[in-house]
Amino acid sequence: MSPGKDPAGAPEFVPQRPIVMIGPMAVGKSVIGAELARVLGIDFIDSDHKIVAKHGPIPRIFAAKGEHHFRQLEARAIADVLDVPKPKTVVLSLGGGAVLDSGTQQLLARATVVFLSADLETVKERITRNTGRPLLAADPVATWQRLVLTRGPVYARLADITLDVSNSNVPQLVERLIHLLETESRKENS
Ligand SMILES: Nc1ncnc2c1ncn2[C@@H]1O[C@H](COP(=O)(O)OP(=O)(O)O)[C@@H](O)[C@H]1O
Ligand SMILES: O=C(O)C1=C[C@@H](OP(=O)(O)O)[C@@H](O)[C@H](O)C1
Ligand SMILES: [Mg+2]
Repeated sequence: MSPGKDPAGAPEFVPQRPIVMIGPMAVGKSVIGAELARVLGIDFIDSDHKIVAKHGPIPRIFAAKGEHHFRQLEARAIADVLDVPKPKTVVLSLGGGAVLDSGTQQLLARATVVFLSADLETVKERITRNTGRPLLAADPVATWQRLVLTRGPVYARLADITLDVSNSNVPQLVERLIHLLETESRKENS
């Protein structure tokens, strides 16, 4: 039986707070977050998807209005979900740089924060094809490594749960993550 499911297939683990996925580009925040939400039977929100739906493709936003403007849209998209009196128990996947905003950092105290970590080997092929990530347009491997070095301590400080995504497929990672979320939830409630 999968974790988080009872024999009838309904989720057994019921999250009490939003679950927020953070971590470097291409570690799987969007796909693992979406699958986690599907298995738990709760809504999935991706801050990048919200921005694209409203303002168009991310590379175009960077090119036309700059990274600073993108960061403002990003912080607003996240605040729409978390800066409300009773945040919904959704899975929210952030873009890799969203945690640099101090307002977002404060809002993450209202959520269970999952840091997905990976080594370079795991993401190398993913970041060297063109994936619409403007920050990786030139020298993606060196840039990814530099950003991991500078952002890594921020991810680690904000995380309630850290999951290494290397060498596992998405269903395996979701299964492992639900076990970790159950343990974390017991801690939060004790
Ligand atoms: N565990 C995994 N195994 C295989 N491919 C994966 C895994 N996690 C993510 N991917 C693939 O890697 C790419 C980046 O995933 P994505 O969820 O967009 O990352 P992020 O949101 O962290 O930038 C996608 O093509 C996705 O399908
Ligand atoms: O790390 C970053 O600064 C960024 C990560 C991207 O999201 P993913 O981490 O989902 O690729 C996206 O928000 C944008 O290209 C900037
Ligand atoms: Mg993503």
